[in-house]
Amino acid sequence: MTTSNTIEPRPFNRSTVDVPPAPQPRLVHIGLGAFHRAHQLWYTQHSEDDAAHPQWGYASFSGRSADLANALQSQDGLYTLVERGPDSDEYEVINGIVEAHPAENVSRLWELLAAPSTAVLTITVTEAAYNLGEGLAFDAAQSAVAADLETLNASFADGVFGLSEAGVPATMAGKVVVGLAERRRQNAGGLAVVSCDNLSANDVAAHNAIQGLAAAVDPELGAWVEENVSFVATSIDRITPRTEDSVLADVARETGYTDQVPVVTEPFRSWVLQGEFPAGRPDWEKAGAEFVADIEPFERRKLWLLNGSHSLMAYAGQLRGHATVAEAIGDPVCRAWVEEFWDEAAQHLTTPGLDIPDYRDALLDRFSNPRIAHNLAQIAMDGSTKLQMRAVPVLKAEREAGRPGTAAARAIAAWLAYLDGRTEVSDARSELVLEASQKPADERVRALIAVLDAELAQQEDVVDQINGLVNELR
Ligand SMILES: NC(=O)c1ccc[n+]([C@@H]2O[C@H](COP(=O)([O-])OP(=O)(O)OC[C@H]3O[C@@H](n4cnc5c(N)ncnc54)[C@H](O)[C@@H]3O)[C@@H](O)[C@H]2O)c1
Ligand SMILES: O=P(O)(O)OC[C@@H](O)[C@@H](O)[C@H](O)[C@H](O)CO
Repeated sequence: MTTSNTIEPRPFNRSTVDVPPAPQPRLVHIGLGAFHRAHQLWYTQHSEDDAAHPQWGYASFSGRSADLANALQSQDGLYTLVERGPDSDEYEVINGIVEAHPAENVSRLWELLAAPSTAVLTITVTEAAYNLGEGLAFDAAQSAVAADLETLNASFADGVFGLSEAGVPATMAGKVVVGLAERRRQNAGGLAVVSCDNLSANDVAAHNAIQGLAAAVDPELGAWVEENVSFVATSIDRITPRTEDSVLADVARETGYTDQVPVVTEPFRSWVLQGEFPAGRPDWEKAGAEFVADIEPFERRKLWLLNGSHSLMAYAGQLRGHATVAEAIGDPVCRAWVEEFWDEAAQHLTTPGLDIPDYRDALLDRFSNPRIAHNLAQIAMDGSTKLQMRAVPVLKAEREAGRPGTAAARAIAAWLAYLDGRTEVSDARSELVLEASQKPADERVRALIAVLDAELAQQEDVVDQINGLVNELR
C-alpha cells in the first residue's frame, strides 16, 4: 500500500485500495473481534502461495454485537493491521475477510457450514461462552445450554432444523449444531473445528460443547459429528488489546485511508496446532504455524506463563494503581510477583524444547512494550473462568509437590482483593461470583475459592493461605 500524507483521507474499500481479488470463503469464523483479525487472518494471508491470487477467504461472524461486522462490510471486509513495536509501527491491509456478518445472520452461517467448499471453522468467543461444567464436561443444566436445547428440540425433525416459533439457538454451540446437521443432510463431508480461545484443551472444550449438544438433540447427529468433525487443539498467541480511538487517526495519517476498524497488535505471533483437517486447510506453516504431535506442554507454557501472569497483574496491578500491563510490569513489586509465579510454574514445565528462560525473557520484553496499551481492566474480565486455567493448576501442582505455591495463591488472592466491595463485576458467572463475594467475612474467602475449584476450597491450609495473602494485598 502506498503511504501518503493527504489532508483528506480517502474511503477504504476494494474499489479504492489496490488489493488482490477476494478469495472464495472456505474458512468460517465465529467471534469476529480483534484477535481473529490479528491472528488467524494474518496467518492465512501470509500462507498463500500466490499473494496476487489468494485461495482462502474467511466468512466471519460476530458472536454477539453487529457493529464491527457492519463496519467491515462497509469496507468490503478490508481493515488495517497495525503491528506496534516498541519503537515504530508497520501497517498492512488484510484482504482475507470476504464476508463479515452480524451474529444474527444464522441462515448464512448454516449455508456456509453445510457447503462442501467450507473446510475449517475457527472460533474465538471467549472462554466463558463454551458454557461447560466442571472438567470441561457438557452441562445441559447451564441456563444458556438448557435454553438452546429447548429451542433445538422444538425445531428438529428427522435430522432437519426447521425455523419454528421457538426461534434460533443463541449459543455458539447451538448455532454450529444446526449448521453441522445441515452439512450431514447435504452429505458435504467432514470439516475441522479449531478453537482459538485461551482455554486449556480447547479442542476438548469445543468438542464437548458442540458434540455434546448435538448428541443431546439427536444421538445420530452426535455420532455423525464424532465420526466426521475433527476438533483441533491450538495454542494461540499474539497480544491484541482493544483498539483505542487514537489509532484511527494514526492509520489515516500514515496510510491516507479512513479505516473505521483497524486493529493494533504486537509484532510477536505464535500458533501451535495439533489435529486433523478432513477437508483441507491453508498452508499455515508457511507463515510460521507449527503442527505438533503433543500440544499440551506448549499450551501450558502459554496459558500459565503469559496468561497466568496477565491475570495476576490484572488484579494486583489495578490494586496498586496501574492501568496497563506495561505499567504493572514496570512496578518492581508486581514484577517480583510475576517472576515468583513464573518460578513456580516453571517447576512443572520441564518438557525438553520449551526453552523457558528464553520464553520468560521474551515475555518481559513483550509486556514492557510501552506503545501497546493493554488495559488491565480488559484482562480482568471473566476472572472466575480464566483463573481456573491460569492459576489453579499451578497452585495444585505446587502443593502436590509439597510446596506452598505462594505466588499462584497470590494470583487468586489478588482476584479476591480486587472483588472486595464490588457490587458489579464483568464476568459471565457474575451472579455466582457476587453471591460468594458478598458473604460474611468468615465465609467469603472459602466461597470465592469454591467458585474456582471445589476441592481447593475444602483445604483449610489453602483457605488460610489465601486469606493471609488477601490481607497483605489490601
Ligand atoms: N486479544 C488477545 O490478545 C487474544 C490472544 C489469544 C487468544 N485470544 C482469545 O480470543 C478471544 C477473543 O478476544 P478478542 O480480543 O478478539 O475479543 P473481542 O472482544 O474483540 O471479540 C470477542 C468476540 O467474541 C464474541 N463473544 C463474546 N462473548 C460471547 C458469548 N458469550 N457468546 C458468543 N460470542 C461471544 C464477541 O461477540 C466478539 O465477536 C479471547 O477471549 C481469547 O480467548 C485473544
Ligand atoms: O483474551 P483473554 O480475555 O482470554 O485474556 C486476556 C489476555 O491474557 C490475553 O488476551 C493475552 O493477551 C493473549 O492470550 C496473548 O496471546
